[in-house]
Amino acid sequence: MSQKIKVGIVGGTGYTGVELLRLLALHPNVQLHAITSRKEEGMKVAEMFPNLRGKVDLAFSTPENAALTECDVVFFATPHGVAMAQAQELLDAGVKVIDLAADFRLQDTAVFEKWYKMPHGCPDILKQSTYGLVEINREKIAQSKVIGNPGCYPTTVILGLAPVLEKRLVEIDHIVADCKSGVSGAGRKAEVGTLFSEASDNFKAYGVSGHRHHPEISEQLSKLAGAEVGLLFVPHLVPMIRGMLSTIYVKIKPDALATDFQKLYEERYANEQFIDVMPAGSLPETRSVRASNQLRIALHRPGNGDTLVIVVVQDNLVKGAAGQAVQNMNVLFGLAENTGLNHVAVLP
Ligand SMILES: NC(=O)C1=CN([C@@H]2O[C@H](COP(=O)(O)OP(=O)(O)OC[C@H]3O[C@@H](n4cnc5c(N)ncnc54)[C@H](OP(=O)(O)O)[C@@H]3O)[C@@H](O)[C@H]2O)C=CC1
Ligand SMILES: CC(=O)N[C@@H](CCC(=O)OP(=O)(O)O)C(=O)O
Repeated sequence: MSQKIKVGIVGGTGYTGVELLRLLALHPNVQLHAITSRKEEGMKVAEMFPNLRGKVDLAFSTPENAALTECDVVFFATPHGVAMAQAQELLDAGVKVIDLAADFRLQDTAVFEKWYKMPHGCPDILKQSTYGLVEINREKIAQSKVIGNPGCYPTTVILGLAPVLEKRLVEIDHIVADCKSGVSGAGRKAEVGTLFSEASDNFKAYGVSGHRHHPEISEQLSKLAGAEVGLLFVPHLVPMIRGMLSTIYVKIKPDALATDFQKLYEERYANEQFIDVMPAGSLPETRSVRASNQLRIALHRPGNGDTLVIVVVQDNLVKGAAGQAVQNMNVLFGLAENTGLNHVAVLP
């Protein structure tokens, strides 16, 4: 592609917005055209985020003044409900939309309205949108104009289970997903729960009786399994900034006990450059993916019994949000999927 893709970002001051800027500033096929913040209008991006000094020369505009309709694609790194209010105008102007929030993730508007406590503003656009998990929906994404970028927890659980669900090798009535996220998952807005003195040196479960990612994960797992799954999903907040680790427990069907699961996962993901199936028995660590678009999976079968334990790690802000969104953009515009996404994780 010789001409650069003109990119707009709505919500450039949040954690996923600044992560999009970090990735897109060095993307060889991208020209950053517009970036919004209502509170920081007029402020130079690089004054606010010194890591972008010398790399991004834009200033924040309000969404109304940001020339978003001149873009080829607009990313929404905003709270739920913002993209759905602006999508039609952008589509009318021929602009593609990638929403990092949940406006275009759940196919059933009644389920959306129950969990997000707002009416869905554009059910017709939702019908034409695609759930942006490239490793599952690559061909459909390439033909789409609106992408619902997956939630962070759902990315780990769906990719962790896809190979066994597609092949119908496990019982689906009681899948357990025990998931842990760093504090950046809660966003940059000021909240008591994410204060240093509240979140550091502490570890807690939350959303045990219901979390809005539950219906998203269930919907996608049920599609893969071809039947309704029973899912127990418990998220936890761990005292680190970035990173997510999900441990998933499934019971192997009696007639599938002889399956070589390691081989199955290696074959399913052989051509997926962002998914690393680690050697059997490995213990993935969040730092092995920090600041990269990589997701690592390791399989365990304690006592060689009938439980398959799947451990998945990702950086919640990269493969769990901004990196996945750039991967979707690359597919939408026919670019090599790893363009601008070849970062190696940061150790220690
Ligand atoms: N953090 C994470 O790990 C993940 C986050 N997500 C999702 O991505 C989205 C962004 O998350 P995150 O970056 O953490 O959020 P933040 O709360 O950190 O940032 C929100 C951004 O949106 C802007 N904004 C807020 N309200 C509006 C509005 N009504 N119209 C236009 N802009 C608005 C804010 O700027 P201003 O108010 O100045 O306009 C700010 O730049 C959320 O929907 C989140 O659920 C998805 C996966 C992972
Ligand atoms: C640690 C933490 O608080 N994580 C967030 C989830 C991450 C996220 O932003 O997901 P959505 O895009 O679906 O909102 C939470 O549990 O609400």
